[in-house]
Amino acid sequence: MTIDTDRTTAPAVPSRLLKSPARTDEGRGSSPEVRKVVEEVIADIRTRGDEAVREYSERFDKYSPDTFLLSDEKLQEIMARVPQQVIDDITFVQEQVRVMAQKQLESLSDFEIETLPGVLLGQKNVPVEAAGAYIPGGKYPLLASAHMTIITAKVAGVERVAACTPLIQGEVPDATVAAMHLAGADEIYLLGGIQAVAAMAIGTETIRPVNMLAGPGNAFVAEAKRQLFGEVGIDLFAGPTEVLIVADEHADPFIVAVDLLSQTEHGPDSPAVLITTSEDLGRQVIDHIEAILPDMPTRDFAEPAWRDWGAVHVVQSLDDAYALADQYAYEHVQILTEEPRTALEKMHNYGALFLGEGTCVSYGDKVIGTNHVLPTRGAARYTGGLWVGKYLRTVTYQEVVNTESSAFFGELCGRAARVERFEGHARSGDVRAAKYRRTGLSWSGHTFGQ
Ligand SMILES: NC(=O)c1ccc[n+]([C@@H]2O[C@H](COP(=O)([O-])OP(=O)(O)OC[C@H]3O[C@@H](n4cnc5c(N)ncnc54)[C@H](O)[C@@H]3O)[C@@H](O)[C@H]2O)c1
Ligand SMILES: [Zn+2]
Repeated sequence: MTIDTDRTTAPAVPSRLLKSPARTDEGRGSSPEVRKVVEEVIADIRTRGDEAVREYSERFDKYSPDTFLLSDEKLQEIMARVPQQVIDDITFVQEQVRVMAQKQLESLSDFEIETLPGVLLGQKNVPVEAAGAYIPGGKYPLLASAHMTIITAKVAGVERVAACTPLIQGEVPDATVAAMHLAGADEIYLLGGIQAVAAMAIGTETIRPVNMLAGPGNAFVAEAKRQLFGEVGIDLFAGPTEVLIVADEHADPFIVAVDLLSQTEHGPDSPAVLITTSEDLGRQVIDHIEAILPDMPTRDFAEPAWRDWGAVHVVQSLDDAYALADQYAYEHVQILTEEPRTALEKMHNYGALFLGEGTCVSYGDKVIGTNHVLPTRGAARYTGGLWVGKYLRTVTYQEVVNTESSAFFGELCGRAARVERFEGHARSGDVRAAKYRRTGLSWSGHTFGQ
């Protein structure tokens, strides 16, 4: 991971690295190898439909049933297998996500204004009709992604939500399916990776296409969405998880270490970065990480992630820490300082902020109610995370009910269009000015306005 300053006007921030990442070859966006595989799979699914989907599911996930769609009967069997406590917890968390999404919906308003007499300009937010939700599942049953993608779509008013998740090591992920069902998915497919994303976007003989895709995933899933963008809408580039912690000397180094490692377990490509004003804290955090890693049950992912991509920077001031964090533009940014809310003013590039020791990225990931589908690989420079607005199309309309106002715009439009040499456009203005002012304009054998 390089600290890429070429896309920002911010000056380079001086820092000393107490721990450098072992690898520095990963730039922004997807790697060429991932891009190539995704291109080939999408092209094949485009021509061969279900047959290709089944072949890729067999190749990548060892699963090729007659149909990937879960029947009502299968769904009920799965629901019956999920322990009541899990169902209760899912229900509680989904309510938190729903409350947040509903508040977001309320923050958007349709409006109509009258700019001149009888000139009405309006805006409406219209939900997309069909959305595809991708719920990751290659390594872990990420059921929380079902809450984030499906509930948010339903609150936005999306009528049809098709949702895909892969098997995990050949097993049906019962709790994930329960979360998808309880969130209100209309169709649930046991299908993952590029083949799931492509099937939902392009459509096959058995899967109707959707209008937009949402949800996080590994590098293949994120790249598949990126390549299909244009043909369908996508929420954002939400690839492998990243965490960055800004800490001062007041932070508890053990908690900093635990929180950094919490995100490295997502996968070997999940970077964790600490930026601190305290060299002493930085050293203690590194020592704690070395002590925790050997017993970590998810060490196989966490250890390479930390060795390859982990970094610890020491900076002179918190202002420098915030500036450097802004250059990283990471998905999750945790602030463990004496006055964490300062970051709300100082920082601009992040997917979500986690302020103070009382909360952590894991709360956001799993339980608290903010959406966990967040921008990665620098996408935080241009977008926030998934929210109700991503499922809505903000459209406009206009009406002019006053003929004098229409005549006024007709003349203005005639002049404006002719400056651009658009004679046809100008005439649409001319005919209204002529008709409403009865000026008797004529061309091509027609006389207007008398
Ligand atoms: N940015 C966010 O908001 C966010 C949130 C949660 C999770 N995540 C990320 O989601 C990801 C989940 O990844 P995952 O792998 O566990 O599940 P996943 O469901 O995203 O991917 C699993 C699928 O990848 C496909 N696949 C695996 N190896 C392949 C290969 N070599 N070629 C082609 N296809 C291949 C398989 O079909 C498999 O079904 C993690 O990277 C995690 O960090 C991101
Ligand atoms: Zn996480």
